[in-house]
Amino acid sequence: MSKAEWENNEEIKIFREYLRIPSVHPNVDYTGCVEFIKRQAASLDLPVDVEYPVNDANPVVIVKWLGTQPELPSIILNSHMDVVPVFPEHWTHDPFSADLDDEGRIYARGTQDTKGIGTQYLGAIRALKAQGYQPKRSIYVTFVPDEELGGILGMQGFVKGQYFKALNAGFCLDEGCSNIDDSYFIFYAERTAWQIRFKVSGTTGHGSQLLPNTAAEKLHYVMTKLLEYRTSQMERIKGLSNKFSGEVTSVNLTILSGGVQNNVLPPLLEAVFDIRIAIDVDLVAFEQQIRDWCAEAGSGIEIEFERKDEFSPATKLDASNPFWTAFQNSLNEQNLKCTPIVCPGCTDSRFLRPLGVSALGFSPMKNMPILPHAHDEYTRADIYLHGIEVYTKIIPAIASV
Ligand SMILES: CSCC[C@H](NC=O)C(=O)O
Ligand SMILES: [Zn+2]
Ligand SMILES: [Zn+2]
Repeated sequence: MSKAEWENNEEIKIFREYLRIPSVHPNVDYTGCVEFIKRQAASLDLPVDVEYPVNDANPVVIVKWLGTQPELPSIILNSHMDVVPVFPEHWTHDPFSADLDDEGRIYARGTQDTKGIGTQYLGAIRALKAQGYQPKRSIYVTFVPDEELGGILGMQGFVKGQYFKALNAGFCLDEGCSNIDDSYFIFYAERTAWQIRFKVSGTTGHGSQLLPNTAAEKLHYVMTKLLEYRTSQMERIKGLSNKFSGEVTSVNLTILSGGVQNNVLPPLLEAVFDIRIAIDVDLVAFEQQIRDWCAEAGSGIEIEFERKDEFSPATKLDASNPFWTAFQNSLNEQNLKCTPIVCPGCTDSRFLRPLGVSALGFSPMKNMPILPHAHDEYTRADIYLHGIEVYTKIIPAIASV
C-alpha cells in the first residue's frame, strides 16, 4: 500500500484518532478516550458501559458483544487507555500527532503500549460482524485506566466489583509486546513487582569527621548486597536463549535521595529499588533475605514497600487449557509463530490470573523494535492492519471454545 492508501484506510484513521487523544500521565483526563470508544461502539452497533470502580477520574469502558450462549464463561479483550509521559525534545515527530511517514510508520505514544490492540480488537469485530459472525461466548472489550501506574485505580479495583463478577470471565487477551524477530511474544505469566524504599538513619555531624554508624555506610552495605544479587541474575541471563523474558529477578536502583548540605553528615538517606521477582522464587524467603541484609548493616534501617504485589500464577500452556489450544491452533493455521515468555514488566493480567481467568498477553507485532515507553514509539501501518486480520481469526477461535 502507498502512504495515501494508508492515510485513507478507515482502520488506520480510527487508530490515529485514538492516538491523538493525549491520555498521558500524570493526571490523565480520560474524557476523550471514553467519548471516542463510545463512538466506536455505536459504529459497531454494540452496547457500551462505563464503570468507575475506584473513583470518578478513572473510568473503565466495556464494549459488549453478547454471545449465543451467554451462560458460558466470557472472553475479555483488554487494553489500557493511559500512556506514559514523553520527552518531546527527543522525538522526531510530535508524540500525539500520529504522523504517518512514507514507509508507513505511525509515530505516537501508545502505538505499541497499548492503544493499538484496543482499536485492533474493534477492527476485528467490525470485520466479523460484516461476515455475519455471532460469537458463542460473550465478548467484552475492556478499556481500563491507570495500568501504567500499577492498575490500582483501574483493573485492580474493577476485578473486585460486582460488575466484573457478573461478566463471568473465563479467558482474557491483554497487552503483549513487539518482538524483533519473526515470532510473536506471548506473555503467559509475569513476575512479582516489589518497589521498596530503604530509609536509612545514621550518625550526623561535621563532614570532616570519620564518625561510626553513618547512614552512608549502612546504605552502602544494603545496596551492595542488592546489586551483587543483580549481578548474579545478569550472569544467569547469559545462559538463557531469550534474554528479554522475565526468567530471572530484576533489581534496579531507581531513586536515591537525602542530605541537607555538602559538609553535614546526613541523618537520613533513602534509596528505592524496583524489583521484579522471578516466578520460581520463594517470596517469603526473598523478603527475609532482604531484612537479614538490613539487620547485618546495622540499626536504623526502615523498609517501606511502595508496591508489594502478590504472586500471580501462570496461565497453563497445555491441553488442559482449551483457550490456549484454540489460540495456538489459530496461529498455526495462519502460519504464524509464537514464543511464550514470562512478561518482563507488569500488566493488568496479574489481577486476572489469581481469579482463575486464563490470561495471555499478545500484541500482534513482530519484526519490529521493542519500543514501549521509548522515544519515537511507533508501529507500522501494514503490521497494524495485519494484526486486525490475526485477531479476526483468533477471536472466533477462542469465542467458540
Ligand atoms: C509495577 S506496576 C506498573 C506497571 C508497568 N507496566 C508497564 O509498563 C510496569 O512498570 O511494569
Ligand atoms: Zn502497557
Ligand atoms: Zn507500559
